[in-house]
Amino acid sequence: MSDTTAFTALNYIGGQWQPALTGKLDASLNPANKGEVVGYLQSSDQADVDLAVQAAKNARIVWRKLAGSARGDFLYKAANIVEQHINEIAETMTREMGKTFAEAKGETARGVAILRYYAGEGMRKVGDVIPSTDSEAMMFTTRVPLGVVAVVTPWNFPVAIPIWKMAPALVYGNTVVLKPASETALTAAKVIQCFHEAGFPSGVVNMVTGKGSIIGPALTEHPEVNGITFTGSNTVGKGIAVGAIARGAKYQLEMGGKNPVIVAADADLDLAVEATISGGLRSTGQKCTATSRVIVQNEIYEPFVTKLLERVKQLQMGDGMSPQTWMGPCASENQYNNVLSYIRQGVEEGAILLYGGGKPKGLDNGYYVEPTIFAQVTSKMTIAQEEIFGPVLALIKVESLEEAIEAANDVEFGLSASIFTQNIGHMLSFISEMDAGLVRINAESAGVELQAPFGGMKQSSSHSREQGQAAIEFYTSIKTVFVKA
Ligand SMILES: NC(=O)C1=CN([C@@H]2O[C@H](COP(=O)(O)OP(=O)(O)OC[C@H]3O[C@@H](n4cnc5c(N)ncnc54)[C@H](O)[C@@H]3O)[C@@H](O)[C@H]2O)C=CC1
Ligand SMILES: O=C(O)CCC(=O)C(=O)O
Repeated sequence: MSDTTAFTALNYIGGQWQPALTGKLDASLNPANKGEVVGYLQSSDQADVDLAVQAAKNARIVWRKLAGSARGDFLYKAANIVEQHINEIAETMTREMGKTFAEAKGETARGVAILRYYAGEGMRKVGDVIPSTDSEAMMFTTRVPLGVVAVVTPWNFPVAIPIWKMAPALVYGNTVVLKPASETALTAAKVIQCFHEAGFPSGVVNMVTGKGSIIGPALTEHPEVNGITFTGSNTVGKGIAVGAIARGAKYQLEMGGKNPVIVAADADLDLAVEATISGGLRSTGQKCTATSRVIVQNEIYEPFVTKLLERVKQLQMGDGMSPQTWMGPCASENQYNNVLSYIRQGVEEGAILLYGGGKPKGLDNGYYVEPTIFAQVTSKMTIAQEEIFGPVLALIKVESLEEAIEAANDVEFGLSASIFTQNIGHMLSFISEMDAGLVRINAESAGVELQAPFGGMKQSSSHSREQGQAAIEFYTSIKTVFVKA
């Protein structure tokens, strides 16, 4: 790896970088600078996917026979190499999907930490001894890998998500085929190059790029793929689940969120404002854990909104590569059009546009949307129900904490939620009554720690958990062993 000037990423199959059999390429574009091609990716089809799955299948026996610690050593090596290339990977990410360079660098560092965490997992226990009713026998559990795992990832965390799926898959003995989002395929290729340099045996790690509608199903419905891990939209996720059930493959889905922050009457308002801004608008609101509904108790509604408006006016928008920029553009033209269409719908349905809602002046060259705040939002409105995935906050005024929790739960999603309060009783009610996989007290709704389980309730996930030691549940099967001499 050398620099981030336009380059062509190849597919990575069986330890070799190779062009797609189709001979076709797609362009990866810079959302901060319309028309700038960051580079090209392979526009693959079924035949390329077949090659990658076959390579992963061929590699799986040798890989699973290695000691967990030996597999972990490859992850340690990959971690060190990613760390050496942190600036280059982060810059590619910023140029492909727009998040600020500081955030991109933070995310890449998180990828390094995840690799190291799972490298250590190779040395940890994988089973239990269970007393048998036969006094002469020994009974215990062990775990075995699934085999070939398809890793289908989105563009919003182009380093952290592929790594938090691939690292546990690999350390527990699976081989992988990564299909990254096309928007960020070049960033993914930079990460895979680090795995290549770490010397993984050929076929253990593979990557194929191309249109989700073509190679997505080719991969997830492939008969030789034993497990599928996916992060992205609910529509695609549910389609994957249907296909996986039909052929008996294991699957894991992380999908949308419509995450609330409750600002209780006794909240520290400065803290709550900072967390709303950071949780809702960092990464241009393009996180599944982003705050999108701000549920505020009547008593402090006016002072909270005044402080929020003061703070939002200070946010500097621009190209994520500029050190002054706090918020970059939407990741793509599609995403930009989606966000603007939700803003129009908010206005049409009667919400009051308090701030933003349009394109910022002087930034016509990228897919920028102003940070946007709606007031007088009710739970029935589309902007209070659907995942916008943009810099849009919906303010909902409530009379009591009970009403706040009821409003917070009044959506089909249940990924993350936070509350700002000093009252221990309120905290405990929130912890027990909030239907979300991640509940955070006096902290923003986004922010996932790699060593803890992560996943959602309701429509936000397949009810499975990723990250931390919870990952072992998806990437392995339990085998119960009964031994009698
Ligand atoms: N939960 C999350 O973190 C994310 C949520 N989203 C939500 O989804 C919306 C649309 O974003 P997209 O990038 O279009 O998400 P998407 O769900 O279409 O894409 C996610 C991944 O799935 C792949 N894919 C697409 N169609 C597929 C298929 N039929 N079979 C298998 N894989 C397929 C894509 O190529 C990409 O790698 C966003 O506005 C946001 O609301 C998007 C990205 C991440
Ligand atoms: O908040 C985070 O750090 C993780 C968010 C995430 O998993 C996502 O947006 O897909």
